[in-house]
Amino acid sequence: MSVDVAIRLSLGDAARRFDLDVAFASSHRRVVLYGPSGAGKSLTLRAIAGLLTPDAGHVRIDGRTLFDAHTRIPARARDVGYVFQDYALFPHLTVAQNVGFALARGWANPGRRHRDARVAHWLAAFGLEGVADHYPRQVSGGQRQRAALARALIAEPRIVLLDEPFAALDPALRARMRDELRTLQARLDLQLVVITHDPADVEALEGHTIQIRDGRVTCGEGDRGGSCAPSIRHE
Ligand SMILES: Nc1ncnc2c1ncn2[C@@H]1O[C@H](COP(=O)(O)OP(=O)(O)OP(=O)(O)O)[C@@H](O)[C@H]1O
Repeated sequence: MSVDVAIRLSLGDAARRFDLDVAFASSHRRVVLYGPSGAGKSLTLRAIAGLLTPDAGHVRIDGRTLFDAHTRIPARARDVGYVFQDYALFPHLTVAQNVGFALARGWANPGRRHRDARVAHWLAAFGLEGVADHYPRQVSGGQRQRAALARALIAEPRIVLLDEPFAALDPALRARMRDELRTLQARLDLQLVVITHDPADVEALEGHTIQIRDGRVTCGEGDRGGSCAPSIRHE
């Protein structure tokens, strides 16, 4: 498992411009993009997922080029899972329907009664059977997060991108969900790229930390000053 990213992107106009220029590569199972608000972490994640097209550079996962000067693999064909910061569950679909959404054919909502075996598997894996028929507003923050993770994992991606996965949770739940994520990863052959601005996440995740500031990779672990060369590390 490896992720290899080098992207450049300019956004905005002359009055308000943001330049992103990040490069890093890692085969660590947990890559942590760490930096303050507005650093460019979400833009980087969205470019990896194919939700945003960089001006130049490349995105490679496990050696497969998803983006470069000649390649534009659309988001749906990237084999990449994405968990949004606010989980982005569909409010009008139940937990089970949200989890099964990626399996639904066409634009029709997955039927309320129909339950694929894979949906049942992931509901059980995340302890969500009891709230399968509840709507997102009727379940707890931790359950919403698990539902969002299950929705990302059901398509069996090689890599899952998580944007501030713990930010919406209260401190006690945050600690538990960090443990859950690590336990889950121990069971699955999966690479995670996690965004956070919280040093406690960095410590708990014990991943390969890439620090991003003002649209640049500033340094990796053990290098707190100056700018760094693209950070490359293997587990
Ligand atoms: N479409 C856009 N046009 C202009 N600037 C943008 C656009 N989208 C994002 N930006 C700017 O790019 C910068 C980086 O945004 P990004 O969302 O990647 O930050 P972040 O590091 O993920 O921070 P946060 O944790 O607050 O989400 C911000 O200053 C943001 O205002």
